[in-house]
Amino acid sequence: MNPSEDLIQKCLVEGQVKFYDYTRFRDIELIGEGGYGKVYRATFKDNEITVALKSFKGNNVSIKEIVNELKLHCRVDMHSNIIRLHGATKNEDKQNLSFTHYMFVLEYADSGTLRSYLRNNFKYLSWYDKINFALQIASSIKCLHVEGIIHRDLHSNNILVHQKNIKLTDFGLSRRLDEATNSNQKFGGIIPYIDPQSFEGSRRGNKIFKFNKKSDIYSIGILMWEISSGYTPFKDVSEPYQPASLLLILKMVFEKTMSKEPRLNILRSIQKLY
Ligand SMILES: Nc1ncnc2c1ncn2[C@@H]1O[C@H](COP(=O)(O)OP(=O)(O)OP(=O)(O)O)[C@@H](O)[C@H]1O
Repeated sequence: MNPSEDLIQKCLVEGQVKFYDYTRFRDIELIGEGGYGKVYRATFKDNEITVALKSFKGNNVSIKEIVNELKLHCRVDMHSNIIRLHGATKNEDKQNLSFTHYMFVLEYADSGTLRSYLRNNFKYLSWYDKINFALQIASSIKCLHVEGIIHRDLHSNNILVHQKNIKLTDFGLSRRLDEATNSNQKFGGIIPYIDPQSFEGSRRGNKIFKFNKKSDIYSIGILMWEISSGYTPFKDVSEPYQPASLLLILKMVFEKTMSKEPRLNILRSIQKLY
């Protein structure tokens, strides 16, 4: 067993994550791919339950991140608006073997991401449905915060919908509060959802910004805007990741959330980056 496998095995034992033999799944079908790896839908042979199997690409994810995600997920696995972690499995298909062939066995969400759900169903949603989504997102984040965890990467592609209920997922970037890293680390989130103060912090050598509970609350605010309007934030800005578009987005966000002086300071700092 290599050291990486050893770490996961340790986590399986210590974290009491259940291990399922890969042969216990059938009808394994690719349904999505994210930055970290592939996601499959599969059926549990024993009880016909549909699950999602999430694998990891070797180059894009470190073993530390997998173990981090496993451990954090175990701690909040009791909340009905957080996708359930059933356990882990190991794909023995040596041809497909990358850095790790472990996979998470997760609850399957039948209606895709919140973003695609809003795109396809917005006109059928009542205000009751929208308020329900907002409450469920807030409740799932509260559960994380009570456990001392911040999500750090909250956006509508990291939230799934199942039977018209919210299912929070993707703890890859989450950290325990006392371990929350500063903003110099690579951003994995989507810019309009990110706490704007993190941009300021990244320019100040002596003042290190740490993602905190309020950063998640900021993202919830953007999500509520998205749920109530049916639009993704700043949808009219083309090429949102080009520097000029990014600045425009940030100006629009800051105008709504900050007073003039800090806003101009931050924008000046960001301008210097380009
Ligand atoms: N538990 C699940 N049930 C149903 N579909 C899922 C589940 N988890 C993920 N998916 C689907 O697989 C896709 C990829 O998910 P994944 O979490 O790997 O990546 P992502 O969130 O899109 O990107 P990243 O991991 O880079 O943030 C999702 O967009 C979603 O459509």
